[in-house]
Amino acid sequence: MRIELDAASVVVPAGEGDRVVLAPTTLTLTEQRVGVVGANGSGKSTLARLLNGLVSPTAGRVLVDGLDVAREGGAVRRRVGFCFTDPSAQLVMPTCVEDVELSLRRSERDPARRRARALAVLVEHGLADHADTSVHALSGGQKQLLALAGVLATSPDVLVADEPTTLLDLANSRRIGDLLFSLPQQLVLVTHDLDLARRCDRVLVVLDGAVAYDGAPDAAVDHYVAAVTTS
Ligand SMILES: Nc1ncnc2c1ncn2[C@@H]1O[C@H](COP(=O)(O)OP(=O)(O)OP(=O)(O)O)[C@@H](O)[C@H]1O
Repeated sequence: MRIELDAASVVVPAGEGDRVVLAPTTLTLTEQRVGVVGANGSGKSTLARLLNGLVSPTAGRVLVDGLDVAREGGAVRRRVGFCFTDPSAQLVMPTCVEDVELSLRRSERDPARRRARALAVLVEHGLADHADTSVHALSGGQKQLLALAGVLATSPDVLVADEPTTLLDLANSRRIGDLLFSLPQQLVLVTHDLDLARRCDRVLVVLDGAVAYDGAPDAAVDHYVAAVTTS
């Protein structure tokens, strides 16, 4: 999948003037795994959200497989799944199986077949015993797994994951990380975990609302560490 930002910028009203959250950014992402690292508040989530239309560019364009995200948001969102840092933002149904069924509502109209597919998704992700469990009763790691399972059930071509391991302990963080890197889908991964970033094919370093470095993972991480150390 080809993701293109063409002078895409995000500016928000702030007090008496405007605030540039993301300076005009031009890049093309075709690698299977793209990491995005950077300081808190630097604009990483904004960049990630541009990719499936959760945020619209103030100027410029974002294209996914040639589709303009601003004009063809629905078609883009069918190709680009988004996973939030906090899975609670995405788990909206009472039980786990119902939550996955919600993800499948468009692709499987028949309720019995939808239930069967949702149960299969839970089995695939090691959540079979939790089909009827309240989503609120899950651990943090299980919630993140369920949120990811729900997005993946829609078979997106691209998964954008915004700090999916940030709220997790070491074991769950490794589990989710391994799952992400085992996916056949193209992955855009916003992360503070520099080990995960190093596993990507290409890494963008976002600093102060702009892509400050774009290149091979080790060099990008070194650039980020040096920038933080000297600031
Ligand atoms: N709609 C908005 N209105 C006002 N400010 C915004 C808006 N969207 C983002 N910002 C601000 O822009 C900056 C960048 O936000 P963003 O969430 O993209 O950062 P981030 O790099 O993902 O940070 P973190 O690592 O803390 O999640 C932040 O200071 C944020 O408060």
